[in-house]
Amino acid sequence: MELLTLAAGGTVAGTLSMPGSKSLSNRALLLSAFCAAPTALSNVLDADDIRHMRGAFKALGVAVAEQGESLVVQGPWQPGTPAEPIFLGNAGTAMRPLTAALALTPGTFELVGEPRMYERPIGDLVDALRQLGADIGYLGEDGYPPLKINGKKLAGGTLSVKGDLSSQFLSALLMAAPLCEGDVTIKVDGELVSKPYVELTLGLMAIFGVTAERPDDQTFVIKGACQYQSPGNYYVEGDASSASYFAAAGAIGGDVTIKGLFKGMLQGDVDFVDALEQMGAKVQWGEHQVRVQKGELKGIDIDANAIPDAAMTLATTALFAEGQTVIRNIYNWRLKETDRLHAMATELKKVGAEVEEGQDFIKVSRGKAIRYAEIDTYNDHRMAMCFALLALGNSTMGIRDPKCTAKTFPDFFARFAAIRKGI
Ligand SMILES: O=C(O)C1=C[C@@H](OP(=O)(O)O)[C@@H](O)[C@H](O)C1
Ligand SMILES: C=C(OP(=O)(O)O)C(=O)O
Repeated sequence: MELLTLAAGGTVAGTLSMPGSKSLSNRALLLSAFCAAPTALSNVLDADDIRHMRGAFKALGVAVAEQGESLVVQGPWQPGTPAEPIFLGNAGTAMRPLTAALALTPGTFELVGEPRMYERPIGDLVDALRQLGADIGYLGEDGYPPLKINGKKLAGGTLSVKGDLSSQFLSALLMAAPLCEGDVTIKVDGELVSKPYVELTLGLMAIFGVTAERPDDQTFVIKGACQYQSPGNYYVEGDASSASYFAAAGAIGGDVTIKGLFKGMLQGDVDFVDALEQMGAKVQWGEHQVRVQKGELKGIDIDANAIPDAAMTLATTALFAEGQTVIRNIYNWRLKETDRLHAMATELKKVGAEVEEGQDFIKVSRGKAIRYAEIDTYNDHRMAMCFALLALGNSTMGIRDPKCTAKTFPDFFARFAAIRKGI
């Protein structure tokens, strides 16, 4: 297995913008495909998760043309039945929305993926779609992909969905609901996690002309008459979760400005910067950028349910802080690219940190000093990226399988190297 050795120390300085948001790229591709008129998407992320959505489009016969820096998606949504199963890797933002969309589209579809995808639950989404009359079968273990979908036009109606494992189920239902002939009323059964991703979904749907009514906190109504309308052009915001590594690098070791990261953007992970500020980083917001500078960092106690991806970055930033950092309400870290709570705890211990792994929390203190380790990354892009930060301390750091960042950030290590000075 490839091992990347990162030199120790130095400072960080630079101004950079992020590649397009993964969450918005995959949603914008899908919503564009639902529109009758073409949509030119710019700053679309070029990474594995998006390649899987584009691969699905190819298999389904949805036309995407590269025009200069833009991708032009041509609806209307009339996919053909693909000859082969559709391979979606480990992309939750492809698997969950396509399950809902294809269940409401005439045709026969098989959705398959990497082995880890078959351990990531989808039963709550399938149960919700079945309430509308969808015909979805499990090809492996009940509740998990791979799936066989006998898609058909459905009338709509009222359904309930559980959102305590992943918000992607509700997002998938919201985006696909306009494919039904009549009104769709979605009731969230119990707790909803990762809430800002649902706001992101609704925000993007509104840009594509569909507004959900929200009679109460747990209910969403999509009128059957609502049709997606192409905005013509749409620019994908820079990825706020990817920005977390660079913002943290600024907080730990210098001075970093991230263009395109601003309060009020669609992505909730922008709030990660507030957590860094709470830890002691110096933060200055500009109109469309943020500057993060080194401060005397101290541990914080944070409920990170709203920022599950960027919160991983806090766990490694904690090793540069005085005192303990507690990250709470993150049970669903266990259901993502790997069991992230266990992986994080295991690897932090290898570098000498004091760690307590709870069922839904992690407590981290730096211990005596950060020491060299070969970090296992568990085919999880975020494990590789947040452990890269540890090289900003006094010890070199080994990152195994660094190319796993291809899921969302193929050139992460080159971009990270470019802001490091004096090493
Ligand atoms: O809807 C989305 O784009 C996402 C929602 C989150 O997942 P959960 O809702 O499963 O926490 C997040 O971790 C994932 O990277 C992207
Ligand atoms: C959880 C993640 O991915 P997915 O979209 O596959 O859920 C992630 O990118 O951290």
